[in-house]
Amino acid sequence: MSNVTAPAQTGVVGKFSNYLDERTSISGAVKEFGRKVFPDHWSFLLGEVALYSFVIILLTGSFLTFFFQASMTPVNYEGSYVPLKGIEMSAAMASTLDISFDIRGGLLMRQIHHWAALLFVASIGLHMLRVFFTGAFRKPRELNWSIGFVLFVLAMAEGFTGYSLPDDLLSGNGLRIIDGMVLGLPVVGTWITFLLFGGEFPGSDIVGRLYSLHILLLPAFVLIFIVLHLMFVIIHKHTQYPGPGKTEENVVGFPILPVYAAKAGGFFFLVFGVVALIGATVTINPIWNYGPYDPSPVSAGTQPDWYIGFADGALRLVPPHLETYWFGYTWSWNIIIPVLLLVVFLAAAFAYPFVEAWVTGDKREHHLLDRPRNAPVRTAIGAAGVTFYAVLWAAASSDLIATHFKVTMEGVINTLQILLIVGPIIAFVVTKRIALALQKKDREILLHGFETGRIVRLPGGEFTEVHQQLDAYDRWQLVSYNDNAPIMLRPNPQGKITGGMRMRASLSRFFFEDRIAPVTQEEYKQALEHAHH
Ligand code: HEM
Ligand code: HEM
Repeated sequence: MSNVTAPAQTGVVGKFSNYLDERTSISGAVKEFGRKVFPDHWSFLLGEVALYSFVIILLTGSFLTFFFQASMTPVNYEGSYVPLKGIEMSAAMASTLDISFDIRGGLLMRQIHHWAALLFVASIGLHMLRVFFTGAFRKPRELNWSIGFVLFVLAMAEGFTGYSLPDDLLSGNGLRIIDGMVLGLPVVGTWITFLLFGGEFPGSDIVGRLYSLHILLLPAFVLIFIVLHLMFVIIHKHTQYPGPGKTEENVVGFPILPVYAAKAGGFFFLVFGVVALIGATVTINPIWNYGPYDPSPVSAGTQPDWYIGFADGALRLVPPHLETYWFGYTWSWNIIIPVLLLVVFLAAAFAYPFVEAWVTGDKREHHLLDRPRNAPVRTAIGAAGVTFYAVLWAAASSDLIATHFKVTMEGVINTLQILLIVGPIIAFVVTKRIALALQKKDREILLHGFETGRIVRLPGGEFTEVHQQLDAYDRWQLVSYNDNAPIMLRPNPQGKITGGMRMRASLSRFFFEDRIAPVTQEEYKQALEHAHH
């Protein structure tokens, strides 16, 4: 520790910072943190959008808690929305109507809260895709992928519990589906829903319980995990796209203080402004049009919020009446299969970084991102996953697709069932081919330059097109990537080849058999010599 005091600062800000520093020694940490460099790329804004929408959600959500009543006690609505006057509904719904019509600024807060929630999950989803397609999850960031993944699941849980709070028709329909799904779980299902709903659906407890989850437990976990997530971003340093001067060992960008902090601060207000504008002008969840929950209509044309669509779609695509009666219990495969499908899909996304690390056997640290084309199989797997998700998502609107386009419901469902299996396969094959073709193109450009369209006649009479070589700046991006080749199956020190080793070798072949080898120094030199002749 040093006893030398910093030169006394004048001015209010200076004096205040001296006061703070003398009592906390915080200046060292601020200096250290402020010098951190953050690279610049639009796709790195997605994580920031997620962060800022969470702040907006916290602010508006706190406002809503002042007025919302998490109670299912029946009341007769007496607020100022005339068409519902005198109608029986829960205190939760009545208070949400009050927030919308009788509390100053209430509707705006509700709408901003809801729009920010949609943006929150959307930005997380896109952020996750950015991290996936660029290979940012590779060592040392696998753990941060796992933390992020927990955030993704927590965000969906937050959204679902929030959506259920107003206790209107849409809330009830959503909860009814959850009730049905839990009931369909063998052996334990009935007991779990009784526990959850405090008796038979809908009971009188669920809104209160969801409320504790929504405003206390889940946000606390989200907050803890976001802090952990960002700590890891700082510890690992941010990745960067390949480009001039960028290597696995450095980070090229702006220091956090003052440049990045100013940019990020400005960006927060931009995000807040856009969400506030949408919240102020575009209606969302007008519960007064739906009324209180009523189980009688066959289809209310209701839709969950977008991020729950894939789960709803999975339920719709499974053939109905798939049931067996075993050991005195009904096994509802039409529920168990979609639930398993979703669990496996999410588990696969969670585990992907670890599987890829095992297949490649790559123990190096990676701070340079992959261009998606340079990892064709990963990119293709991502495209297959996105297609699978998209088909499930479309299935959540199967009834609306049928009524909108005047086609039969069975036709829509059957088409989507086929697409769910065939779509990802086609997406995989096509994406992999495109990625390999792009790699070939890069190779060609690197070795032979661009075609200029300028034809010259050589002294011998021969016509030839002049090619323009890349400058060093552009070349950097094309050559700076790591390549993987299939691993060879070699006996272990005991002289054995185990089943695990075989599986790893065949997965490695699946990943890297079709590959365009990067241009070697030798090839490049030859190409240059050739060009000079
Ligand atoms: C509440 C949700 C989340 C927030 C607020 C958040 C925020 C951030 C921020 C601000 C960054 C740095 C800037 C950037 O690269 O965009 C970042 C990086 C990262 N995030 Fe997230 N994130 C969230 C969810 C996720 C999810 C769902 C995943 C993956 C499953 C994930 C994985 C990562 C990884 C691996 C990095 C490091 C990327 C790199 O250095 O290139 N995050 N996150
Ligand atoms: C990531 C976190 C969150 C998400 C995704 C989320 C999402 C939602 C959604 C979609 C609704 C239904 C809104 C509507 O009526 O149209 C809702 C309601 C509500 N949320 Fe949140 N929320 C989150 C965090 C919070 C937090 C932290 C609080 C409190 C501090 C909060 C307080 C409330 C309250 C009181 C309601 C009921 C009032 C109403 O429905 O208008 N929320 N939330």
